[in-house]
Amino acid sequence: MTQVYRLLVINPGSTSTKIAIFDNEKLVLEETLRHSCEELEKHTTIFDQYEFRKNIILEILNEKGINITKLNAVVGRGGLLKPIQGGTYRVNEKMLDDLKKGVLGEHASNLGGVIANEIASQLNIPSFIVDPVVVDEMEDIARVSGMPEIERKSIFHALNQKAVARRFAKEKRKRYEDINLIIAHLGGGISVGAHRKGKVIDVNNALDGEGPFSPERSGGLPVGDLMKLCYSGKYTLDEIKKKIKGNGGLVAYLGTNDGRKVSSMIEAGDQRAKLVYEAMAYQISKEIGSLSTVLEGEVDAIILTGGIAYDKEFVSWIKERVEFISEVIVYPGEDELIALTEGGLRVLRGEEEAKEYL
Ligand SMILES: Nc1ncnc2c1ncn2[C@@H]1O[C@H](COP(=O)(O)OP(=O)(O)OP(=O)(O)O)[C@@H](O)[C@H]1O
Ligand SMILES: CCCC(=O)O
Repeated sequence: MTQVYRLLVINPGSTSTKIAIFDNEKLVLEETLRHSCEELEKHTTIFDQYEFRKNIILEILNEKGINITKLNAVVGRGGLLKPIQGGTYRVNEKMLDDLKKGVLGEHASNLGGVIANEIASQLNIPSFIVDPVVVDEMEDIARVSGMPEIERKSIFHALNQKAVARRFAKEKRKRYEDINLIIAHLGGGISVGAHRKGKVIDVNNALDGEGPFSPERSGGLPVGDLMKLCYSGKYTLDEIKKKIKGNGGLVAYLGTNDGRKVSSMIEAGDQRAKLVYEAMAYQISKEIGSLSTVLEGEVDAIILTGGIAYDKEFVSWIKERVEFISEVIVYPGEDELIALTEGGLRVLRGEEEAKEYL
């Protein structure tokens, strides 16, 4: 008889915590726990939210009649750790320490490993993280920025990009390790990665002013003008940071981070909204085009994923510009909960060894 593993998976986002219970690949329960600004503002740092988020996860599981003593493992979305290879990592002391300290900064996903560990350790079961945002498989040539003091970094939607890459490979009956893909995750942040034979050899740092602008982020900017703005005396460091991440992109131009609202504005005849939204598609297409040179033109498919990939018109703007490079596949939304589950299952089933964070 096939062994059934029951997993709790936890994906903390900036305004919500998504959780699910899986019996092997079968979804048993999925909940999105939304957190109001008032609830979150009570905590000084993102890390301080950990007790609050853990408690509401346990409360909802209890309410839904889930007996957590039957769990075999807990898997959390990993955070801003030191750069690491893709895969499933056992949560260890070093990782917890780095997540708590925020070695590479604060991000809601820093809470994934910490909460997973807290719940799992009480039950004497293992806890893991899978493909955190710091997965770094970049080639050395991609790290060179043009200024020796600054090295390009790999920070992106690794979990979803890797998940849709594996999904595509499976559908085509190929191995992820045998194909080349360009994947654009179109969410609140936007990352576009070149996947060569199972490794993301180049990708824009989606958290820190690289690549296309996005619903909430400015993306790459003309450096000279940015410098002048920084030294203009008009803004504090925190204000500039917020203009780049949080209040950049669609928020800055159109006052909303919601692609659906922008579509409605366009339908109502708003020409500025049309220009800005099309410009976002244009910048994404340029990024895809530039990565096609990284893969020397050998691109098995271009995949568009994330929330904005639900928008058919937006997708058609990108398709028109990049279809000459390769077939364009659209997987709207994200496969993150199942991706966390599959990462945990590969280890529990002995198909992959859990990596150690050092
Ligand atoms: N049907 C739709 N049409 C247009 N935009 C949409 C649609 N559905 C979702 N979106 C947009 O997708 C974006 C959010 O995408 P997603 O849910 O992938 O991001 P997130 O999880 O909040 O952030 P990230 O993916 O960067 O971690 C928002 O701008 C949202 O308005
Ligand atoms: C950089 C990946 C995650 C995010 O957009 O916050």
